[in-house]
Amino acid sequence: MALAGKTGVLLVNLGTPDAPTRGAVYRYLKEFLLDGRVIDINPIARNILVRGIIAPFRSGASAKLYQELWTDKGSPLKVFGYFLQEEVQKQLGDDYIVELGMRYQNPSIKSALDKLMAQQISRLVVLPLFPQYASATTGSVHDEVMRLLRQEQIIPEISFINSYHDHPKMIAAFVARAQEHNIEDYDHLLFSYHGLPKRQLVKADRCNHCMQTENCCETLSIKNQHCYSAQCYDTSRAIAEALNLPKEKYSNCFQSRLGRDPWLEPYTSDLLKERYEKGDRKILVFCPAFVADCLETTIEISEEYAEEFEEMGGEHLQLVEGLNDHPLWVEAVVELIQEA
Ligand SMILES: C=CC1=C(C)c2cc3[nH]c(cc4nc(cc5[nH]c(cc1n2)c(C)c5CCC(=O)O)C(CCC(=O)O)=C4C)c(C)c3C=C
Ligand SMILES: [Fe+2]
Ligand SMILES: [Fe+2]
Repeated sequence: MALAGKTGVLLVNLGTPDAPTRGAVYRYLKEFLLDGRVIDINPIARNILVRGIIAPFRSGASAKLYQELWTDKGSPLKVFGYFLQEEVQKQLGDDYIVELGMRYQNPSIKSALDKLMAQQISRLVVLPLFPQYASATTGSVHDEVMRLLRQEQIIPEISFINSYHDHPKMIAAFVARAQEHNIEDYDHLLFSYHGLPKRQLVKADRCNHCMQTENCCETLSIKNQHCYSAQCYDTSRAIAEALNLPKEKYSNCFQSRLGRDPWLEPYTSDLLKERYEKGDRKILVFCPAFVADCLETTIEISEEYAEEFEEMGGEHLQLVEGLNDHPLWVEAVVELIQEA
């Protein structure tokens, strides 16, 4: 008789500080930015930069922003992570055990894996909560899971979900969020993705394809199938098609640059200026690299860029709510796990 054990599901998001305090933000930034897949320079320089400059100098200002972001239940990234875990568990039923881990800080991937391994799972499905693949995010999650499992005697069958930038149910969830707004009221729509250093795109490219010509990372093909930028453009294309948006009604851009190296362009702030100069006064912004609202959407887009746009003379910049607790998003995650 074939024995069928349970399937463990590990949902992993980036992570957030344990508290909106300077000390907790310092610990978060230090762990996050010391990851060699995030700041991919030589380890000595990375240590000096992170421990000596970025973490100490950024943590005070960042803690203030986290205080604004914090809810009664904690950091939204974690609150929506637990919500997702609970809902997906309900829908998958008893054959599955669903846990949440954060790549940095808590609940740690180790604590989640320990719980799954203690229940003698037969299979493990790892789902990083990043629709588009990047070495700094998805790659780092897989790296950490493999590092931890290497220490186990029994390694279960593993499925690593790598990207799902065009998953139909997820696209439907983004579309449903957009439809909470009257799109006709807006002059232009922006798809603002988290940026990446251009260097990381080139480094991940095995086909000598990325950053070769001006627009090569805007179209997805079999050659650049893992290119973060091409996957972002493809997510926008899928959402725009579903919303029947003409090409001139929307643009793609990248936010949250860190440091002086060139990051993916156009930068969100530059594009906002450009759109203002073209006469747009009402702008709707999607952030489809984030499945849950967080510092980068609620504060950076909805407050900082909205203020910048209004100071230029713009009328209104509206953020489209993240997938957060949308039922179609829960369905998308359930489907992704079942497909794995
Ligand atoms: C969505 C995918 C993300 C990619 C790709 C990514 C790359 C990346 N990020 C940094 C530096 C920072 N990111 C910060 C916050 C942050 N980043 C993501 C997601 C991606 N990052 C999320 C979801 C968040 C918000 C977390 C939250 O608690 O709400 C921050 C901290 C913010 C601050 O202190 O101001 C930094 C720093 C790099 C260097 C990078 C790629 C190389
Ligand atoms: Fe980030
Ligand atoms: Fe590319």
